[in-house]
Amino acid sequence: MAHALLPLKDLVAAKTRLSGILSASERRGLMQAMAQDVLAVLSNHPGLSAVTLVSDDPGASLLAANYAIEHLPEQELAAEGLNAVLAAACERISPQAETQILVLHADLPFLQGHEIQLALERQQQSGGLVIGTDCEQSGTNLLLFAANERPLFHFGVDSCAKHQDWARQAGLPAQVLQTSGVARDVDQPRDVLMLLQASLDPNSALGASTRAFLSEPKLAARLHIALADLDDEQGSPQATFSEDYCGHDK
Ligand SMILES: Nc1nc2c(ncn2[C@@H]2O[C@H](COP(=O)(O)OP(=O)(O)OP(=O)(O)O)[C@@H](O)[C@H]2O)c(=O)[nH]1
Ligand SMILES: O=C(O)[C@H](O)COP(=O)(O)O
Repeated sequence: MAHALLPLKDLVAAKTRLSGILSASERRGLMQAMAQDVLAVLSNHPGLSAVTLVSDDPGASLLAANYAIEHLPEQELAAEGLNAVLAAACERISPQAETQILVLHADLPFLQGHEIQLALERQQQSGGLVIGTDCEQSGTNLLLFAANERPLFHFGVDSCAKHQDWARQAGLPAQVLQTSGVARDVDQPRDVLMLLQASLDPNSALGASTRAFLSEPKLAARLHIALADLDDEQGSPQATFSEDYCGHDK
């Protein structure tokens, strides 16, 4: 069984790269909706023995209570920055040596339970690190390892390569997985365009909370206008942002 850690930045500071198209309260609302979609998947997952929300956001304890998961306030960890916070959180949850630890980002509104299952199985089969990467294969949106083989976390720029390097140096195997929900994080305006397009498709895997957030008519109308230029620059949106534009779930 695995213990999942979901780090969540204070929502007033979240998604700064979207400040050109979303106000501060909209960024907060979007981040909260995405976190709810991720928690809906994690809190019901049979492969997870526990889920801990690691956050100092003022709403974090209520959010955790709503999904019947644990809340670990970041200020109790005396650590700064995502990598140090996660290392301290791993110490604090003190799992058994053989327990798997799953670190997952909260900005993954397309996440589905079978992607978590696939990662858990791969780690059980091969040991070492499982790295769930993004569409560019540069970042790490999911990281899975045995509690007694905790890596030095390298979240940040080029983290996929850095986590692979760490495993190589530690003499452990590393597998890179690119599944469609884990790969599609929401960082840039073009990712919001992808969300808007998915929200119009009733068959898309987009989570219910993010879908509801984007259905607010005034917000949707404004975003469509703000993103129209981007859409033109990207060429055919269907080709670039279709539901399965990256990731293989098998
Ligand atoms: N608890 C905690 N979570 C963090 C911290 N930094 C990032 N995160 C979380 O880690 C994941 C990836 O975050 P980033 O993409 O680095 O930051 P972001 O707020 O999503 O976006 P930007 O502000 O645009 O960089 C998200 O789930 C964040 O909420 C931190 O210092 N503490
Ligand atoms: O390690 C990484 O790639 C980053 O922490 C991922 O975060 P982002 O892609 O959401 O910025």
